[in-house]
Amino acid sequence: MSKNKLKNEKPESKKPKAPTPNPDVLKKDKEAEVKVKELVKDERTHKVMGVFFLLLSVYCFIAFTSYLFTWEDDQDKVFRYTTRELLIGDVKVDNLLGRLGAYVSHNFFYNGVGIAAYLFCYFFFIIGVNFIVGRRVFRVWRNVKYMIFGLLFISMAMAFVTNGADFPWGGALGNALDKWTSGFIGKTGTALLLLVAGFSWLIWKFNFDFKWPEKKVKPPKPVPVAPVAPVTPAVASTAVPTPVAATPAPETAKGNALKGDGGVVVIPPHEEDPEEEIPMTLIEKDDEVTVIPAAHAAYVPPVAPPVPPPVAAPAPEEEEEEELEEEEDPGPLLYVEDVEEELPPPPPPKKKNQPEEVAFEIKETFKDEEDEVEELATVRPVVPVDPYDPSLDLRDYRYPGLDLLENHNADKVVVQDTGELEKNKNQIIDTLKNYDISIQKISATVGPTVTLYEIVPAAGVRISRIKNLEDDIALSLSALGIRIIAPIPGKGTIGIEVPNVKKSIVSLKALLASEKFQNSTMDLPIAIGKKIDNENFIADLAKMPHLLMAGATGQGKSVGINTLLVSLLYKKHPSQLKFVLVDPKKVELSLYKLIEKHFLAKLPGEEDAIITDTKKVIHTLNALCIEMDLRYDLLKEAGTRNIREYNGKFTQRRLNPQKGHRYLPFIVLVVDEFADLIMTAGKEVEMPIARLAQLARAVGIHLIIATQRPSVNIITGTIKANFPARVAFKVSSKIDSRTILDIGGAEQLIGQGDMLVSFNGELVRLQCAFVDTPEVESVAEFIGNQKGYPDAFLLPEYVDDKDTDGKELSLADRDPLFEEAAQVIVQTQQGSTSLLQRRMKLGYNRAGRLMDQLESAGIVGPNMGSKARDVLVKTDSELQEILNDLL
Ligand SMILES: Nc1ncnc2c1ncn2[C@@H]1O[C@H](COP(=O)(O)OP(=O)(O)OP(=O)(O)O)[C@@H](O)[C@H]1O
Repeated sequence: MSKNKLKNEKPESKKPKAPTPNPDVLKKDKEAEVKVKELVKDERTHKVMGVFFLLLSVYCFIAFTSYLFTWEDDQDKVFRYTTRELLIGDVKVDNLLGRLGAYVSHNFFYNGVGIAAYLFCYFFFIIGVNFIVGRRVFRVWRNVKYMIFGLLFISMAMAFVTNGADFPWGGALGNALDKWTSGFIGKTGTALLLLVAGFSWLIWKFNFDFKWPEKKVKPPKPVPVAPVAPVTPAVASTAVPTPVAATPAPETAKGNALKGDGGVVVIPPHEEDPEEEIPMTLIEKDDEVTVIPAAHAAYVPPVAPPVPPPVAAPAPEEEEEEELEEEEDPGPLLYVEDVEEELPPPPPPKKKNQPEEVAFEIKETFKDEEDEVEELATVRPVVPVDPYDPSLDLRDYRYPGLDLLENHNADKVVVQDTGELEKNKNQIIDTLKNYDISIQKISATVGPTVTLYEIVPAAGVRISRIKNLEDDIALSLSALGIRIIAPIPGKGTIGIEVPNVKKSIVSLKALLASEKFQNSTMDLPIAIGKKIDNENFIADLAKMPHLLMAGATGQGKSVGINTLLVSLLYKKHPSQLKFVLVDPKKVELSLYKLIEKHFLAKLPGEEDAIITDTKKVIHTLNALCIEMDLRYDLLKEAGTRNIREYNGKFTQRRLNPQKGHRYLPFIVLVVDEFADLIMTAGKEVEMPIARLAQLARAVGIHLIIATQRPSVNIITGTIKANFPARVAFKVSSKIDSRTILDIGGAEQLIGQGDMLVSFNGELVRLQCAFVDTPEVESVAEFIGNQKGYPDAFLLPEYVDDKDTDGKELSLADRDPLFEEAAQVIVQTQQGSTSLLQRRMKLGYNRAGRLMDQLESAGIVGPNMGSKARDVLVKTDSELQEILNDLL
């Protein structure tokens, strides 16, 4: 009863109600804004702009070209008359495009950049094309850079070359530049400067190969085999130059024999240049030169038979490829099949300005001892395909900034009263003295909420005696929440934690701003709080791999969950992470609704992504189990052991999406009130949770389960065994603390985010980072206002057997895929559920249900355990009859 009251009161206390706005006023403003925005975004507006720029380009081109022939006559007129007269007056000009043509050309040529004015035609043209096509066919900024260079260079060069000519070849800009440069570095200097600039541009653009005639290579003398005898893999890959130089003639001969196929190995002439530090070897392949360390020179690249270039990656035409870039469209998903022993893929078409693109994989092989000069390794080129970037779907996504979070005065250092520290210290010493316990040393570390007094007892004092004095020390310090750690693991001291009179808030903002968090490379970094020594506690949820949270009501659990969720939102892109939020209290996680299309996952057909209904929770948990099973299948097929390896392979395009492979985002399931669920659904919730907790870590599904009541019937042995990382806020009894942490202590915490974390076999006291509801709201709003996916991430469908059990198999109850499934089974004559799963891309439950329906329709026989069912219908026509009867 009181719980319900609390639940209902909470949202109101957290969110002050805003005054009701006048709907008319708001609507008008919004509408106007929307219309302008829509107009700007409208495809047709872009096309109109495109046509305008293209015509502008053509207009300028005609005007400029006409100007080349008419400038002498027109210039006079343009000079003589004012702009106004040119516009309104009746002046006759020769330019094909009339007075405006003459005027514009004169200004571009004479007052501007001379013949380089044609660059503007080109520029207007590319802008026009970009607008009309509706995407960035040409890169505007790159062209702007080229244009600026071109305008300066061409105008100056023309002015320099045509010095004194009547026609304004270089325009006013060229003349000014030429004049200044010639005065500054002289005529010859200017000529050299122009040559340098011109050549630099050409080299930059075309990256010519300047080849020096190569030295003739002396065929190496055959050397006795002895020195290379026992070669180990390590030796093979780090071979020093000497054995390489000793590579006998057959090797080189073999290398040369490869020339026709595009590969030559040149052995560096070590005898000639003994000083050379790192001998390098050139491998030439179809005009490409790659330098590899001479240690590998002994390895002859195997010659791959010519393979046509992959269809998915057509060879780009060099020049066009530079200009025509399909930036908006991430492009078809290229992939390279993971073929371990198959022929190496062909070398990629290489851009001239990327000389080092061919990567080499070195594979070591071993031959007969007598044949030491044989290949020690094979070097095969690997296709460098652009890695797949899952974030491209939301490429403009901006991560929330720290400005959305509050400091909560956390930057103000709360100075602890030294008098208080001294007083506590003396109290501790005196209390211990009363029990004849003397100490050698005492020191204090002031944390955000508690101060740790560390004592080193005198020799011979039994630790258990101090431990037993917990209550007495608490009494003498007249403070609640004293905790004695005897001994502090790894320190050899005894710790007494005493709450501070003045507590400081640890703001989440400070934690997220910390270098540790900013630079973290963890998969799922969560900023939890600060330790007593003020060190930030940032952990990887992926390694935990699940988190169990308990704490009596009002002690900071909800804040804790928000802290975890917000930290993940600050580090992850929507393509990398999805949350499944279960909130039986209905109000705690509702704020996250705003990020549904970015970060939330839900069941197909569900309206709300945040699950509040127990029945839907069961469905969702089972759907997660199906997702887990599907992910395991994918991992198995890909030959990978965990999500990291799998996604790695997928982004390298080594997995074929057409075979069902996809980029797997991490999924974090958050259950805000686990006790509620267990009370209402018991085993139905416990089983899938336990299954997920046991198995899901490798496939990137992680659980955060929170509960107010950490009693044994809620946190059962099965659950506990699979949640090695546990967090306890203040709980009401020692028993509760034991249930959650396997040790007492959580009952002595002081609340308000004071917590104990049991992780990696250590128990750490932390002050949980604080993030307030309005902050969470602004982060969620910031994300929610950005472009998201069309819908939340869809979990696999789960159909509850109980919903269909015992019912007659009427048409309405039959699965819509019934007919299709029947056809698959009859055509393949295999009564196998997994076949249906694979062929029809179904979850296990749905395929099983279909199979049961096929059984009741008499198409397959009964379940035979692990064996496939008998198929009772042999032909399509027989099946058709049955289907007709069922109608
Ligand atoms: N880390 C923290 N730092 C400072 N104050 C905190 C912290 N965590 C919680 N508090 C304070 O405690 C109050 C209650 O916290 P919270 O709402 O998280 O409790 P709860 O355990 O979720 O309660 P319930 O189970 O009833 O939802 C907060 O409103 C806040 O004032």
